[in-house]
Amino acid sequence: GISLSPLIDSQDEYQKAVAIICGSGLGMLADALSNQDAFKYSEIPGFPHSTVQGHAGRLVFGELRGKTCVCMQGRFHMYEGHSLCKTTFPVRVFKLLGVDTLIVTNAAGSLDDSLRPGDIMILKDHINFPGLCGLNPLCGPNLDRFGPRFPAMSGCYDAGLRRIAMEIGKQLGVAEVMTEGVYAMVGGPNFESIAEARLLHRLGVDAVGMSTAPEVVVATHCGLRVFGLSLITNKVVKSYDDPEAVDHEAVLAVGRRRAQTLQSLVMELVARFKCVVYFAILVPKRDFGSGF
Ligand SMILES: O=P(O)(O)O[C@H]1O[C@H](CO)[C@@H](O)[C@H]1O
Ligand SMILES: Nc1nc2[nH]cnc2c(=O)[nH]1
Repeated sequence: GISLSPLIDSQDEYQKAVAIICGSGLGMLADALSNQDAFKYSEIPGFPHSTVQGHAGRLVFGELRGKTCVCMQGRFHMYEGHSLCKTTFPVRVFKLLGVDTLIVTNAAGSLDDSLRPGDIMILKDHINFPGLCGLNPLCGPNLDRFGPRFPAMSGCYDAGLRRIAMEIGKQLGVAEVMTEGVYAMVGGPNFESIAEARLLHRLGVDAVGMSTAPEVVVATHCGLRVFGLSLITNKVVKSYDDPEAVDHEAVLAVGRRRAQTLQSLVMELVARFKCVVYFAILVPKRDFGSGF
């Protein structure tokens, strides 16, 4: 398994690692890790539990193309009843473990007609609707050890990684199903009404889901480099004449169909990172934020 070393205050002695958060039905990304050590969330102090189908609820440590990697097989959503501090708690754990790059993935519905189920959208930017209304994981006293009170969010999706991902898409022969776009987070758990879908479309949203933005906000706050991708699992119904209605099982089915492509894309991306040998065992000495 993975070698573990005790956490010390300065992490400079450690090379850096990569963390992956798997979206709905995308837990198979963790299968790509070799030398796995896996922990159920229920075994980890302070971790919430996964309640959503398609989110196994395991933290998997391992290696990906020789790089040290930790993978959340299942994420936490606001609609599960967790505070945003809880949903993003793992991101700060990753920071303390010595992670420097976070890969976030999600299942999302498309507003843009050119994005079809099975397509992969690289996140260029996001609209954090709950955040715009004050539901932000950074609310409360700022923890200066992680980052500044007023972090910038321009450039939160690393331009270099986006470019490399598109190059890899070409190499893998999947460039025609890959594009860049804007993801919007809504609270859920219901899917959009038609009027809501039309509103999102008018606002310039390409794909919509119920996650990711808070994780990216917390990651950016603490200086992690972020790469995000949405697997488009359905079209969001925008017409009153359209008889289609999305359901979660259909969302998961598209994940199974695209498993191989997503694994290859993430593996090739990680293969290009400069990182990593050891993880530190986490010894929390201070609190991680308000709201637990
Ligand atoms: O964002 P992820 O976790 O991929 O899941 C997406 O899929 C679920 C709906 O099918 C919602 O939880 C939505 O956010
Ligand atoms: N809000 C939202 N989340 C999703 N997750 C997967 N598909 C969808 C969708 O159509 N809408």
